[in-house]
Amino acid sequence: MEEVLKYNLYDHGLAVLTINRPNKRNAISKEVVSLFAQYITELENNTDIKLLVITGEGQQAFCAGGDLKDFHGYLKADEAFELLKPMQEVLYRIATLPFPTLAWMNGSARGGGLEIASACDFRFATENGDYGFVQGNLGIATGWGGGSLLYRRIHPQQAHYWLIESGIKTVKELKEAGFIQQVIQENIEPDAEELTIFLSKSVDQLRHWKSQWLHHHSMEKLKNEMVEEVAGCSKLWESEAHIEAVNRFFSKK
Ligand SMILES: CC[C@@H](C(=O)O)C(=O)SCCNC(=O)CCNC(=O)[C@H](O)C(C)(C)COP(=O)(O)OP(=O)(O)OC[C@H]1O[C@@H](n2cnc3c(N)ncnc32)[C@H](O)[C@@H]1OP(=O)(O)O
Repeated sequence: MEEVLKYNLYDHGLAVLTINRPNKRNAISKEVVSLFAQYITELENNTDIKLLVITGEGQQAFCAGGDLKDFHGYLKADEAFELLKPMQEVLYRIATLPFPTLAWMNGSARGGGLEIASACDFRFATENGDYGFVQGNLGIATGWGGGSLLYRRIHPQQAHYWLIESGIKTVKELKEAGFIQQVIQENIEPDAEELTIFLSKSVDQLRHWKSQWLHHHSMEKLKNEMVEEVAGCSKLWESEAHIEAVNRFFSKK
């Protein structure tokens, strides 16, 4: 049986992580979180990597966020914190990898799916998808530290608005906000040919630019902000509004 997170290393220093739960719109289960942590350790120790791409299997979704079945339950704030923290750590480690990272958004994304995208340095997205930080409609807020990352990816004023608005965006809106760098066509794979902008540069060049980028974003401060964000979301987790919203999602069919 194929793993729920596939890890592939290609020539030219390209590494690809593919979330492989297309029937659940690539929602992040606890098993996916644990594999992310394991593969990131391998990536951190590989000095030949030039670029990490994170994508989703299939064409329907990049990632539907946290698996609302696997992650849910009538949890108290401290239990919710323990549940959310491991993925926050994964996102911080992705954001601080010593080489560039790219979210190849092969379809729609919601909630934590956009937090994963925000952890990457760059985002490419397909025209056919739609995208939303919808946590606000679920009685919670970003639970993996993705809000703090979003503030570093687009204009902070816009980030603040997007998080409260909790709306669904088109690829055009993402591009206008500067959240994505390129619109990609459906069915195109993130291979070496598509990624020559990055892979034509040397390992040393790419790692130099990444180090400059990390310096600019003061990552120690980011870490504390992300942990506070998880704690804030954990408090909201036990609210009636959240429990009702999750039940609504699963009873809508
Ligand atoms: C927990 C962390 C928190 C955070 O920190 O941010 C979050 O991420 S909260 C989760 C936020 N995500 C959502 O609210 C998205 C919920 N999903 C959707 O809105 C839609 O599924 C979609 C992504 C817009 C795709 O719509 P569509 O193509 O019509 O698919 P279906 O809705 O029919 O779903 C197919 C299948 O997948 C299951 N599914 C989808 N999303 C999730 C999810 N987040 N968790 C668990 N399961 C999910 C859905 O239940 C269907 O399953 P089956 O009924 O078994 O076919």
